[in-house]
Amino acid sequence: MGRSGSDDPFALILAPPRDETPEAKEARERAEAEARRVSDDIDEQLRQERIASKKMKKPVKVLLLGQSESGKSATLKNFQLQYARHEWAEDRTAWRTVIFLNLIRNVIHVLDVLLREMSLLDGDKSFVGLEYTSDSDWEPSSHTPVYSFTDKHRLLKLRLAPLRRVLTDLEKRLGPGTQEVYTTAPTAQVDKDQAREFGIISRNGWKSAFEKLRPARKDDSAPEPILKRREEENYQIADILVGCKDDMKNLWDDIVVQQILTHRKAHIEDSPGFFLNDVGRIASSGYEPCDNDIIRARLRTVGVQEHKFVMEEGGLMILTTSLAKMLNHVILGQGKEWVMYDVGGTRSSRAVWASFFDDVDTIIFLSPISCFDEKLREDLRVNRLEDSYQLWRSVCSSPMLAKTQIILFLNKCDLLHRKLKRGVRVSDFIPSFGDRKNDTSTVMKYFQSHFKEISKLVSPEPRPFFVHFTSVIDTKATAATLSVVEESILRTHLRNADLL
Ligand SMILES: Nc1nc2c(ncn2[C@@H]2O[C@H](COP(=O)(O)OP(=O)(O)OP(=O)(O)O)[C@@H](O)[C@H]2O)c(=O)[nH]1
Ligand SMILES: [Mg+2]
Repeated sequence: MGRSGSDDPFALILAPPRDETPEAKEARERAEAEARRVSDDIDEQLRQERIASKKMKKPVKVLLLGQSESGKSATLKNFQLQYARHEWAEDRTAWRTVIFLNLIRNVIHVLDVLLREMSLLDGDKSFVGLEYTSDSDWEPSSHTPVYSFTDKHRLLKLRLAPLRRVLTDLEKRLGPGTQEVYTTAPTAQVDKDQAREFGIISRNGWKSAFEKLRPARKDDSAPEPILKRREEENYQIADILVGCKDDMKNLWDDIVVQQILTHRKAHIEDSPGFFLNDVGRIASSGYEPCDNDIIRARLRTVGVQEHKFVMEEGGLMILTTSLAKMLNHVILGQGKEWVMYDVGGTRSSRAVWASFFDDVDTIIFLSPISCFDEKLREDLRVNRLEDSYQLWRSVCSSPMLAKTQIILFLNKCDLLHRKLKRGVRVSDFIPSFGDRKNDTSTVMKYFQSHFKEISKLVSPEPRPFFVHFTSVIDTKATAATLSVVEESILRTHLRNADLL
């Protein structure tokens, strides 16, 4: 049988006093209502925090877009360098092999330029073994200077020959990722140099590819003999490079070689993965790449690479609401997961980009503004800056990206500056530039205004124009840019997750 209200000790305690006055009753009811309100507020806050913490688990997603060699992977490396030092340190030794590869390619390129010129002098047109020079550029003309070749040059050819085998072996070791750069245009002319430039297909960032390059580690799961062989191969490459050090230096410092490169206007110092000025350091036993070496190392992206990392350091975002204080704790503390998608930028790689459009917080679009006088390597009929404008146009006009934050990096400002200093005139390649001053700041502003205009004209909805002038191989300056960009990306991420 249930108890009557008068028997329940709690009901008795909670019951109002029998002789309660009307004023006391009113005060009691007010206090009870206030207590209920506070309790409801706390429940609501806890509910919000539960939802928020669930949403906070969603990673921040960033997509890097831009034509090939625009600096997407180099930007990604800067993010890792700043915010994911652990991954950065882990990959350092594998990058060393990529740097060896870049250096060997530089040497073979210069060697081929030299040999081709020597063969022209000998009237030997059937010279074989030249991989990096295009036939059409090499017809002798009345303007071709007469170079003073000596036995030294012939000897360099012989002494540097082992590097060709090392290059082939290394490419083999990196596996089937080596791919030709196909073009979509049937009549397009492809730059042979890029057609041979290798990249790695690896969905999980550089990780699986780098497994083949890393020296053995304690926790390695690969069988012992494979690890041993990998270790030996790494030593062998380093040994061969150390053995070729003086010859590589002699080749690069050679006055005739420099004359040929100047005459051919081959500014190979500006090309991706250029390390010939660092031979002394790199071809030394015990060489460890520094941060800047890794940023400059060139490894073409094939397909899409997904780089996940957990922010080891938070940004500087200051939020003010009470819920935001809780979020601040999560954001600014360690542990926020970021996923960055780094895509291949060649024309044939671009078809897959759109499949990432609906699920990213921010796009960082890179355009190398130094390339106003260059042609696309995969289609030598197309001006690179024009291609970049066209890409920007299609990204800005995409209805799927109408509400997506897009941040533009006008990159390679260092190379732009060098090029203009050399006397290259923008108006010779971009007629609309007219008779404006041919200096770096005028040119930068001019290109910027063009990108801004396109964004304004073609975006389905008005969008803010976020732009940064960058030279992403400058890690210090890029760190400052990234801290601004990171805050903006986090803010957008929170807004997308309805947390702001
Ligand atoms: N001097 C200079 N070199 C740069 C700059 N940005 C990138 N590079 C170099 O240019 C080369 C190409 O850069 P990547 O980051 O590999 O280009 P990407 O856009 O990822 O190219 P794909 O993977 O082919 O799509 C690398 O060797 C970079 O180190 C820059 O601002 N200045
Ligand atoms: Mg890349």
